[in-house]
Amino acid sequence: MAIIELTAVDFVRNQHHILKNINWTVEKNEHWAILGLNGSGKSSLLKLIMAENWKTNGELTVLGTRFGIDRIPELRAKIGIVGSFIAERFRPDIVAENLVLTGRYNSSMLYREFSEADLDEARALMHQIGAEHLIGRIYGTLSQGEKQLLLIARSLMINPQILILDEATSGLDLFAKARLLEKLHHITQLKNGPTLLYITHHPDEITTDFQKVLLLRDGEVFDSGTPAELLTAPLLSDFYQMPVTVDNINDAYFVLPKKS
Ligand SMILES: Nc1ncnc2c1ncn2[C@@H]1O[C@H](COP(=O)(O)OP(=O)(O)OP(=O)(O)O)[C@@H](O)[C@H]1O
Repeated sequence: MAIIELTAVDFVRNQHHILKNINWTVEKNEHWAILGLNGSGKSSLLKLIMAENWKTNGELTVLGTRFGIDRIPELRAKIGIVGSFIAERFRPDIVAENLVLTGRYNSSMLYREFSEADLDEARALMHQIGAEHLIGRIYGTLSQGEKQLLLIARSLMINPQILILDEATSGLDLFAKARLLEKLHHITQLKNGPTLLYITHHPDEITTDFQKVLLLRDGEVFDSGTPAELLTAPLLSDFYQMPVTVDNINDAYFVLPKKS
């Protein structure tokens, strides 16, 4: 069974046809990177998968849950998410490990009773991903990179089957970004680890951990395939409708606008 399957999916909001006739299948053991210019529909697509947006037409099945037929709350509990639209939901005075623990309840605050043992679990997860130095810190005082690390720990609190990262490296310095990609690499090595969906504007972040790339343009799938197939100068120049150069250095793709 595919992890995610979209067939002829449309998403319309406020007379705006945001996603058009999306056909996309994510198989087990595939990690996907999603590329597209601003406004191409990347976040809207991921919000459909997370059941934050509701499709207008078409068929959508995620982890065996059929939208419009099966119950959605159980599905939400299987999807982890790291991205700015989640980062903005927390109170600045929440303590780091408490924030990580919210991942278990899929909420931005701890509404329920929790014990020191629960917090210890959150702390253990922080250790696991190299965020132990943030234990006891107040969220609002953290740097962008530290916040991202915390959100990754939070997203793993539920052992997600899908982990969505929406521009997860935005605001990270060169080395913090490398560390984050390294952490993702570890996640891809986990037995029964999550399927990664990784939105980025930076092709150099499409590491060898990603087997597939989805190119979205103006709300439509422009193409999908392996990085080697898609990340070429002719194809990407066509995709961006601007000439670009592509260099592969140490297995990373660097795409630059071509100088006239
Ligand atoms: N609720 C809404 N009502 C109307 N238009 C919307 C709504 N949500 C998104 N849009 C529009 O849909 C388009 C796609 O937005 P989306 O956030 O999915 O793009 P994106 O590819 O993630 O962009 P970015 O790279 O800038 O984050 C944009 O033009 C946006 O303005």
